[in-house]
Amino acid sequence: MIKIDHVSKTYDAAQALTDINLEIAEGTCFGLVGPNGAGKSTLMKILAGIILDFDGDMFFNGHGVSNERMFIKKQIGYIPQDICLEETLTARDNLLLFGHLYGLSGKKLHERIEAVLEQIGLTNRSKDVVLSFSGGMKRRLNIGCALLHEPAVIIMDEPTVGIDPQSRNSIFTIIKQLKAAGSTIIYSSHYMEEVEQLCDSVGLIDKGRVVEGGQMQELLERHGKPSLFISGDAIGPKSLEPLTAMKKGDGYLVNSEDPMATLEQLIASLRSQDIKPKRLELYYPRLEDIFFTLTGTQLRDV
Ligand SMILES: Nc1ncnc2c1ncn2[C@@H]1O[C@H](COP(=O)(O)OP(=O)(O)OP(=O)(O)O)[C@@H](O)[C@H]1O
Repeated sequence: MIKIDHVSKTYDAAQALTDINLEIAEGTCFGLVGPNGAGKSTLMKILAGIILDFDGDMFFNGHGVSNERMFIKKQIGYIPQDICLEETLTARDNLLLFGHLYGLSGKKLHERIEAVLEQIGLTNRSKDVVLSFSGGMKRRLNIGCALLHEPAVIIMDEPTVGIDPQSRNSIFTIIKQLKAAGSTIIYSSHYMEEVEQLCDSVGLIDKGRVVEGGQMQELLERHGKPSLFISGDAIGPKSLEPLTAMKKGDGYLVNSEDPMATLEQLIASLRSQDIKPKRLELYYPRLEDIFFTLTGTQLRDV
């Protein structure tokens, strides 16, 4: 179990984190979600033992980061947001370099390099220099470098930013395999669908504070009151009056305390206007909607 205990962090004048308290169960995937500048990277760097000056503490199975940093570091694989590779070297030589940094050598290191190359799908490109790699391949190699020492906890800071869908899927596969093998994964992202798909529990973070958190399913159910979604050519605030609605994608979400009653009212109103909607359905809020409701902040394009 990882326990983040009253953690705060200030950079010069800027308060990046304020009194963060979270618990992450062993062998689960935890999603840290928030817009740019929310404090995700700062929290991950503290977890990874990179930022040392912070208030509060973090515990890995009872061992505190403040007092037992080196012991904990050995159990962590940290994958930074910015790709950290030596581009003029081959994939294999990058893995060699990182393996040495993690204190591996000899037969063990070579076995781990082969296993990791297989895991990240780069065995057949292992002798090519990183300069020739696509963004997705670099991301995969960046992940591989942090897996060589078989860490129990893997911290991934936005590992799917700026890559193609195929590479994104292959990173999802790597994460699922790591989880199946018993690793604890801490994963930050501002792509809500990814987090919903991959993570067992989640912490929503905004302006350095946790605004909501818990088991994914439980959280979705807790905020799960449905509303009505409607779309179509003639659908707009005017045709929906006296109901009020909020734009969502190519349609509108209609505010309602009682969606079934509103549905009847809406159908009658649309009939009288001779309007046929393209889509009309109950809409259950997703993580992204919950975040917006709690903070007023959109996670995309911020
Ligand atoms: N080295 C630093 N010096 C000063 N301020 C910093 C530093 N690193 C981060 N900050 C500030 O701390 C706050 C949190 O930043 P952080 O990078 O942790 O957020 P984030 O959620 O990871 O954002 P992003 O998704 O853009 O990486 C921001 O206001 C940021 O400007």
